[in-house]
Amino acid sequence: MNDKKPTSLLYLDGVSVSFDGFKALNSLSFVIEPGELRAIIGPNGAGKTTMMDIITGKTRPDSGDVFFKGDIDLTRRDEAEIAQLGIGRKFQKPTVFESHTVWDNLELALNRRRGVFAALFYRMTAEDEARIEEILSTVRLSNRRNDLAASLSHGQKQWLEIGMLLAQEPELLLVDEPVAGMTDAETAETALLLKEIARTRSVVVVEHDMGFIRELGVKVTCLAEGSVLAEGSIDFVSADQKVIENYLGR
Ligand SMILES: Nc1ncnc2c1ncn2[C@@H]1O[C@H](COP(=O)(O)OP(=O)(O)OP(=O)(O)O)[C@@H](O)[C@H]1O
Repeated sequence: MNDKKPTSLLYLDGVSVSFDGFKALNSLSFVIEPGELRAIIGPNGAGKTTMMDIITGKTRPDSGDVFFKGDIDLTRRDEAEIAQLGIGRKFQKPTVFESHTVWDNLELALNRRRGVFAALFYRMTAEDEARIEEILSTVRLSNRRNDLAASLSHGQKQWLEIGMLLAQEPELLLVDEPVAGMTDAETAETALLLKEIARTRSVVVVEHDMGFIRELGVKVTCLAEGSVLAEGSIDFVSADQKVIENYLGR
C-alpha cells in the first residue's frame, strides 16, 4: 500500500477479478479524494460496471485492496453495510416510484435511511422538510414537487433519483451513465448539478458522452481491459495515443 491510502476517500490498489478465466479487472488502481468529482470513460467491456460492483460489494475481487475513508476495508463488507457506510449508487435506468409525487419520493428516501421501525413512528420535522426543499432545489425539481414522478421527463427522473440518493447523505456517489437519453439542455444542466453536488461529497461518474465529460471539466480516468489506460485532464487523456486507439478512435 502506498502513502495515498490514509487521506483518500476511496482507494483501489491492484484490484483484479476474473469471470470464467476472463479478467474483467486487471490490477486496477486509482484514488478518489474527499470532495472530488471524477469522470470515468472507456470502451464497452472495459470494466467500469465491474469496478462499481466491487466498490459497492456486489462483486468480490480475487485480489487487491479497496479502502473507504482510509482504513475501512470494503472487500470485507456486504452491499447493505457499504450503503450504510455512505456509498450511494445510481444505476443507469431510473427507478423512481412513478405513482408517487416528487416530494413523496424524496420523503420515502429520507425515511429509508432511518430503518423500518423508526420510519413507522416517524413524523416529518422542520429539519426534514428543509432538507427536502434543499434537495428539490439541487435537482432542479422545486416547481415539480407535487407532480407524479410518472409525469417527469426522462432527464428529470434521473435527477429525482439522484435526489433520492442525496437524501441518504452519501459521502461517495457513484453515477452510471446519467445523461444517456437526455436532451442537450438536460445534459448541460446535469453537468452543473453534479458539480454542485461534489461541493459537499465525492462523485464518480461513468459516461460515454464526451461533450458532457468536457463540460464537467474534471480529472478523467480512462479504463480499458480492466485497468487504467490514462488519467488526467480531458485534453491530456483525449490526446493519449492509447486512448485514441482503444476508445475515441473506434
Ligand atoms: N458476472 C459476470 N460474469 C461473467 N462475465 C462478466 C460478469 N460481469 C462482467 N463480465 C464481463 O467483464 C467484462 C467487463 O464488463 P463491464 O460490464 O464491467 O464493462 P463496462 O466497462 O461497464 O462496459 P459498458 O460500457 O458496456 O457498460 C465484460 O467483458 C463482461 O462481459
